[in-house]
Amino acid sequence: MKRLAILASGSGSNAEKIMEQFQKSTKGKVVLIASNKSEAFVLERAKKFDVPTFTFSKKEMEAGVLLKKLQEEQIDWVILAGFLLKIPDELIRAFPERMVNIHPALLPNYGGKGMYGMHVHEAVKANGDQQTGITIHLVNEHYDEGKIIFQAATPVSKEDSPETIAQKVHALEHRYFPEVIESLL
Ligand SMILES: Nc1nc2c(c(=O)[nH]1)N[C@@H](CN(C=O)c1ccc(C(=O)N[C@@H](CCC(=O)O)C(=O)O)cc1)CN2
Ligand SMILES: NCC(=O)N[C@@H]1O[C@H](COP(=O)([O-])[O-])[C@@H](O)[C@H]1O
Repeated sequence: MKRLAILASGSGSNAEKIMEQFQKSTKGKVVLIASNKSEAFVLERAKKFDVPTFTFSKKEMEAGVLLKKLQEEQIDWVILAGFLLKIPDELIRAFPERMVNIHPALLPNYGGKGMYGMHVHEAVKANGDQQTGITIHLVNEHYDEGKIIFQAATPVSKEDSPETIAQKVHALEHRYFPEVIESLL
């Protein structure tokens, strides 16, 4: 049974769907939810599933505190689900090909520093794109440049707002991210 840790900085709707998926899985178990924000709602969601939580600061992450915790918990896979800090190289090296991220756009479009959350959907709307989607990828030393594992698209109409685009993207994330993770284990 593989041991999964989820890193998230905010609401955690993806983390919740992943915890639901692995409640009934024989391949993996979510054993830790970790956040750089002590007020993140994802920590409340973890309590519903009796998953232990861990909070840390950017400085602590960069000093190796998060890596030490992941090693202590014998984590096999690290899942980034709305995590908004750059993962340090040392942490990436500790989980070669075992760290996965979800990005709310069709990379390589709309990736890189500053491209997260509503910023992405606002850019898609501003550019008048006729589609958007999700990308699930391995994590490397650069934002959003790791090997792409999965992508799914959804149409965008002129009537869509950044908010309705976000809803469409979230629906894709919730539909596919849990299953793609399980397929990797
Ligand atoms: N080494 C890596 N770390 C992270 C990656 C990655 O691919 N390699 N993915 C991100 C997730 N992400 C997009 O999918 C992403 C998250 C945040 C940012 C960003 O610009 N962050 C801001 C800080 C925001 C904040 O502190 O609230 C910044 O760096 O200035 C870009 C992309 C997770 N980590
Ligand atoms: N570039 C990273 C990024 O923008 N990630 C995005 O943050 C949201 C988190 O939602 P959630 O907290 O409800 O799962 C998700 O849409 C995810 O793709």
